[in-house]
Amino acid sequence: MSMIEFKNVEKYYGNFHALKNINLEIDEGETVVLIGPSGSGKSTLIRAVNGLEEIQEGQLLVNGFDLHDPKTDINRIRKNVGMVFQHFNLYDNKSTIENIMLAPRLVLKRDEAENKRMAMALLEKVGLADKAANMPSELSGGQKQRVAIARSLAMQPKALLFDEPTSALDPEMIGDVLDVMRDIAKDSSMTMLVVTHEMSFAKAVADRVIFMADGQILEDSSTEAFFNNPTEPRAQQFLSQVEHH
Ligand SMILES: Nc1ncnc2c1ncn2[C@@H]1O[C@H](COP(=O)(O)OP(=O)(O)OP(=O)(O)O)[C@@H](O)[C@H]1O
Repeated sequence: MSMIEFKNVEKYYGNFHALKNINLEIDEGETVVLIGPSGSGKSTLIRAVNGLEEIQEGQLLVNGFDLHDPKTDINRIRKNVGMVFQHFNLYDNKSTIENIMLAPRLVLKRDEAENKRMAMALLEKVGLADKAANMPSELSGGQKQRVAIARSLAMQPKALLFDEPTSALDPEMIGDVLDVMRDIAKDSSMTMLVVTHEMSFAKAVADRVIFMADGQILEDSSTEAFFNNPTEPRAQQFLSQVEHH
């Protein structure tokens, strides 16, 4: 079953045409990496999936619900689709474990003892069991991002969206975050859509690679086909630039 489906989607910011005739289907359990030059529309596309950007035309089905239909309850979609941002977006005045427990408490009304048990298990999973009581300001960027990932997992989403999760991190912090993401991708029921410039992650973890430029999808291939034999000249050019970077 497809978890995310774009059908002839168009997005404008005023007169600027940011997404042009996007057609894309992502199945349940797939890990898809979205790459492309700066300004090509990657963030816009991924943010549309949980309703952070409105689309103007076409259909966008998430977990079977059409986001462009006014009857669709966006909060219901967001319960099932987590998002991890470049700048973590943690609540700075709440401890690590409180950051993780907040949404399940408020949105899912999860029992407090169970909520705490699950939050601790998630901290363990991301390697931060000893930081439960710390405030975000006491954590490194990489640790903050792992808390943000644990926080989205606490809602037990069907899909996770990652918008350049390692772009704001010091190079030595990136590996730990990518390891956690790789671990999540192993869960065959989790759907992941990841915007990243980390080509080694894409090669090792993605089932598919999507290449965007100028608001269009120019290539949508298996990871192996994309890296061995990109058909689109702009994708070839992009790869040679990032690989020599
Ligand atoms: N809120 C906005 N209002 C107007 N234009 C916008 C807005 N957000 C994005 N854009 C424009 O839409 C285009 C696509 O932006 P987007 O952030 O989706 O690109 P991107 O591929 O994610 O880029 P980057 O890799 O630099 O993050 C850019 O030209 C950008 O300037």
